[in-house]
Amino acid sequence: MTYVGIIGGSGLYSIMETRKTMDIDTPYGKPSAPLEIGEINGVEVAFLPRHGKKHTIPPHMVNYKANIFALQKAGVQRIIGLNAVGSLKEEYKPGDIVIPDQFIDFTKRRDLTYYNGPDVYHISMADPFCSDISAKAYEAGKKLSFPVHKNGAYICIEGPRFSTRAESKMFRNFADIIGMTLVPEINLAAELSMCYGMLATVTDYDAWKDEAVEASDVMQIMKESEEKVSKMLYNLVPEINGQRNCKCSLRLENAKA
Ligand SMILES: CSC[C@H]1O[C@H](OP(=O)(O)O)[C@H](O)[C@@H]1O
Ligand SMILES: Nc1ncnc2[nH]cnc12
Repeated sequence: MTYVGIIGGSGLYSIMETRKTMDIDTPYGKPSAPLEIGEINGVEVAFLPRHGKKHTIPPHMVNYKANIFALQKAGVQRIIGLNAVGSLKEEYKPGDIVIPDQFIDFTKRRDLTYYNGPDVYHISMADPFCSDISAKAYEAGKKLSFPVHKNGAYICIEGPRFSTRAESKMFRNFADIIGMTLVPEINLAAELSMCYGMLATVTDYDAWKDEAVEASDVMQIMKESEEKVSKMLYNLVPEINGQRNCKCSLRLENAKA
């Protein structure tokens, strides 16, 4: 059985009616929660809330290795990550959806690879996101007339604290949006030749603009955006079901040293 996998972030702990749950164990431990299996617009989906069902797992403590491994073990080949992000650019406004195409890793102490030897792999991450999921996610948003941005660089910080104003101003030179969870989620998916695409909801202007971001504001905006994300998923999920035509399944070819 293959499912489309959806990883829910802050404020998104369930997205559909659950038909059954799958309690999966992995060589890396347990995922953040049992997988919830259900249907979105006629397609089988496996859902996993990365912070746990009750948001008890902070970004630096998420067992990303177990989460991605569990999804693959369940038969998932394509992952849609749902994320709350701060904006580093005036034109990416709170409530907007961004489909990022690049990332910068500013994390410091995460367990970020399945390959610790003796098999040594260096995967190419020049184009980290699945081009197919991203293109279709953008189309899904456009069709609904949502404020959706086609591209953007996501800078991933270690957290759990938010950035200082100086950090935020520096990050503005390199990235468009900021969060704490994309890395190593995306790296690990790539190492297992899985597709990864993201629907990022802008919740705030981080610290560079004027107000300082607060977690409660992020949660509030995510609550208000839930319907938008659900409608996008309803249109997107059937579009990415079936045979993969992207390059993600080839990630490990030529990657072995
Ligand atoms: C609750 S504010 C900070 C929190 O929100 C984002 O979560 P996610 O990426 O899982 O949607 C950010 O990365 C932090 O974990
Ligand atoms: N400003 C911000 N910084 C880091 N993670 C976030 N998630 C939502 N807003 C954020």
